Amino acid sequence: MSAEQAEKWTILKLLEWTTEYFGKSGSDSPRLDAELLLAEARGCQRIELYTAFNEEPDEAVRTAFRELVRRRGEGTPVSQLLGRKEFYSLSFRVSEDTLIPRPETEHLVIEALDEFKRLGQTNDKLQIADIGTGSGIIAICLAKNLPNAHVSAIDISPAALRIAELNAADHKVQDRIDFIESDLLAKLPATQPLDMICSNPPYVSEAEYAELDKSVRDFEPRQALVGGPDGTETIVRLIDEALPRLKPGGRLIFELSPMIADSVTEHLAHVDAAEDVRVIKDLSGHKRIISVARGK
Ligand SMILES: C[S@@+](CC[C@H](N)C(=O)[O-])C[C@H]1O[C@@H](n2cnc3c(N)ncnc32)[C@H](O)[C@@H]1O
Repeated sequence: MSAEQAEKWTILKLLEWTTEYFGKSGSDSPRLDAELLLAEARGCQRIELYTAFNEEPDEAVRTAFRELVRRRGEGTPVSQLLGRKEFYSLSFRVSEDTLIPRPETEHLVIEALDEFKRLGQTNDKLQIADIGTGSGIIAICLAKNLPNAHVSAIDISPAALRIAELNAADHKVQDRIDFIESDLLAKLPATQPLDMICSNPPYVSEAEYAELDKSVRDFEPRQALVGGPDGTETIVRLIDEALPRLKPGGRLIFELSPMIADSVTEHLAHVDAAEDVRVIKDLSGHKRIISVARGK
């Protein structure tokens, strides 16, 4: 290779250098991160980088990329740098005010949709609530997949609700979702009983939070993660508030940490209104979702 070629910061060279740098700074997916950020700086799809390996990006692209690489090197999650995250095959806006959607939460959406399939087609309007909606992923996926559903999307964070509203508009379901700022169900109007309540509540204990990776602790809202001293407090409150708001036979479906799944199941055994508790495992075989019916 000539000295002139060695000097050239082609796309391939930028990717190789950045991959090595991210690898050393602790990223789990250094090459993917490098490609996503370079595509963002270049304003193209990731796949388009592959046909442009020998191209030298102009100074504006290199400057934008350098800034993204610097922030990623400091630990900022790629999704926050891109302002977007894929969930259930849809693209959602995220910000520092929202949890970054996790793949495990897709199990919750699947379980909720399966439950309606088991109940059979109905033309009746379905009333659903999503408690702790964050970026709105659960509410929006349910509204998109259930055309006769109306969803109340609740969060205690007004900043998260603003992102959820933008996401609902992006996915054209804003007419069937109400956004409500509330501590759990406190401000949800008690007009009619609900068919289903879904929630991915905060469920990390104080001790676990202290041990979380810096990339989570420093960049995602504490309020979205910590569910009280032992992680179960918000869930216990959710169970108390949610079951009475359901139609008889209606279901509360929520995500939780496998670490507290047994204690929450044990708690449910003593809740009079709770019936037919189902525990759903994630792809790693961990207890991840609980579905519980309101007794008839
Ligand atoms: C684990 S995040 C889930 C966000 C989103 N549903 C998801 O699955 O990506 C929990 C959400 O609950 C909200 N939250 C925390 N405590 C709450 C409370 N007491 N009442 C309502 N929302 C709450 C947080 O602001 C956060 O958006």
